[in-house]
Amino acid sequence: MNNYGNNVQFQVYSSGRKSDLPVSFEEMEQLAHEQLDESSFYYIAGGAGKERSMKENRLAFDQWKIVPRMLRNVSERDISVKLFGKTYQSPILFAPIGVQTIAHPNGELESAEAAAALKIPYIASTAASFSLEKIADVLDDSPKWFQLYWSNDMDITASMVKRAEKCGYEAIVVTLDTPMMGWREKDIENAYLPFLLGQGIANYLEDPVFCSRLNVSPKEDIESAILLWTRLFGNPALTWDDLAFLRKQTNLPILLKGILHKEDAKLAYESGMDGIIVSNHGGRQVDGTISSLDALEMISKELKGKIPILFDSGIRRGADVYKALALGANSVLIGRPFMYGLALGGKDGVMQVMKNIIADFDLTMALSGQKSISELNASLLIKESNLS
Ligand SMILES: Cc1cc2nc3c(=O)[nH]c(=O)nc-3n(C[C@H](O)[C@H](O)[C@H](O)COP(=O)(O)O)c2cc1C
Ligand SMILES: CCCCCCC(=O)C(=O)O
Repeated sequence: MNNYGNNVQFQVYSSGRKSDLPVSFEEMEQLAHEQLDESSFYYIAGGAGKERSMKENRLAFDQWKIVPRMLRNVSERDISVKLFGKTYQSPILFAPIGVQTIAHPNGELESAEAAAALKIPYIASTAASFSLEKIADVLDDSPKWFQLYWSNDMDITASMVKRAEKCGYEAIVVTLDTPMMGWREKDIENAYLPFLLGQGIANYLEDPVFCSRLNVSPKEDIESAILLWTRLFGNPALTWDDLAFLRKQTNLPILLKGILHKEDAKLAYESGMDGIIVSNHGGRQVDGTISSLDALEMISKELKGKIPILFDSGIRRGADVYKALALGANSVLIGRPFMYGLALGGKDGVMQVMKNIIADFDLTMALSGQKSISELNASLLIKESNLS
């Protein structure tokens, strides 16, 4: 319990200072639009094609209504979760987001500082603007996972996993939905891909195997390094059989990110994977996919209780976290909201966004009559189409 009793709201109001940043996601996005240059803003905010999947992600949340319960003594609540033997204070993690210097000059170094200050698990991206070693330094002993983009050069893939293990990352998240970039119309119009300008490839430039493939060092010839990166980055030839290769590289838990089909969720489990992340990549890859939340509902019926199911794509507020957990997620990842916090306020902006989502979630639990995450289930929600 905090100084102000059981009402987390009071703690938020009591800072005694008017917040510099809006609390609402929509207002933050609007402000980020005004502040960032057009290309950077749209790289973050945009989705694939007509952005149907991106919009569906939000519509799916709106279709589910919370049905609160009363008189259930919610004075003490436990929102901690256990994942892979470790206990985390809330079911909220940082989504892996690459090339964060497009939002703030210090990019991941700021967001990782925020994560360390709050002890929220941070998933560092292969496409980060800083190397996984530098980010690990900032995170220090705070929980950290590494997100892997699986290069078509298996030695580079193995090298990245070893490097992540060596500097203390505790899980490997393999993103499966981006062996190549989706059709992002705004970025095409803006002729903007930060990687081609040398941003977001630090993990390659500092990789000994990648550098061994170059005739001269990236410092001497960055253009050749970027060109090599474009050839090695993705691996569309991967199949389920290749997971055995990854398993041989590490004893860390492996999670597959980008699962939408229940048969793939089953295959992940049967392939000995430790967890999955149900995600449509924030609607950035395939235009017109199922929403991530609809996929979660189907997948959790198949997999709940077997391996952890994490979720992202569309989480904006505490009520969204509540709904995703009720539909079977063990934890959720926050993406664009923290990027807007980063753009507008660096480390402090990221901290504000994450703290607000956690407080809002705790409050939603209390006001819906739930005191522990283990109590959440689909009977606490009703779908709009079932309301008569
Ligand atoms: C600017 C940006 C960069 C991203 N980079 C990565 C990445 O490097 N690796 C990855 O697995 N996902 C990446 N994602 C996807 C996120 O991890 C997450 O799936 C997505 O942001 C969830 O959607 P939401 O932000 O709308 O909630 C990126 C997303 C954005 C917006
Ligand atoms: C060439 C593809 C790089 C994509 C890395 C960043 C990302 O995942 C995104 O959604 O953007």
